[in-house]
Amino acid sequence: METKATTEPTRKNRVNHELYVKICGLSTPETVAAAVTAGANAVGFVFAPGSPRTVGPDLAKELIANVPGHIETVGVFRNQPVDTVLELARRSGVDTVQLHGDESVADSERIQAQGFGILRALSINSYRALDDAQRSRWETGRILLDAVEPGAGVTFDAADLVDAPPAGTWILAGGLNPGNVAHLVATLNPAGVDVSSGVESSRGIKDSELIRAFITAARSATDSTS
Ligand SMILES: O=C(O)c1ccccc1NCC(=O)[C@H](O)[C@H](O)COP(=O)(O)O
Repeated sequence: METKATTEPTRKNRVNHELYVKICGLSTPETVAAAVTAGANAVGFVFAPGSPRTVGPDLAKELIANVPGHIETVGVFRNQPVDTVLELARRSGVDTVQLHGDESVADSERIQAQGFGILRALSINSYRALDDAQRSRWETGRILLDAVEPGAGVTFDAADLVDAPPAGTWILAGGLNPGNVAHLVATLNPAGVDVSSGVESSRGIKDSELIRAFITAARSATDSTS
């Protein structure tokens, strides 16, 4: 499948459900406001260390204070101890923890038991390597299918997902941008989309215009009235 296509979906292949749109890696009040006013369903804050998007819990808490309650706030983690995840999640006040590393089902259950939602991010390669039991365990919750390197703005070949999509609620990520998201939503029919690099003017710097353009383009692939 050509994942970089820019073709607009026709009415016939529009998706007949409301698409969940998450804007990830936010770090300024202006870009959080842009995501909220443009109609994002979720906003994400990177707590994984070593990224140009990494924020501390105090900044995230300030940003979250201006996010309406109906919008999901998500903290992004990768291979951090569960105690650290819980501390950062509590201090920032996020609703949901997005796990990008080798965290186990038990880790995930421990976080959930403390009242946080879970978004299990899996690289497409990890997802394909799961055995049936592992796959059905993760598919009981929401999964986010991503490229091999998260937050790098790289697409992946998703051709096999057209005929064999994940069984549960799944969110597409990895190299999405305002030019390709409508086509990919219309082709793959995910429950949602997640973007970071594709709404940045340079690495780690979010752009409000691109955020608005992305949300408009993503929604153009959906038609909840048909
Ligand atoms: O954004 C990062 O730098 C990052 C670092 C460590 C773990 C996850 C990270 N980002 C996750 C995301 O931003 C998105 O969920 C997803 O990977 C899509 O990113 P992109 O391909 O840049 O749109």
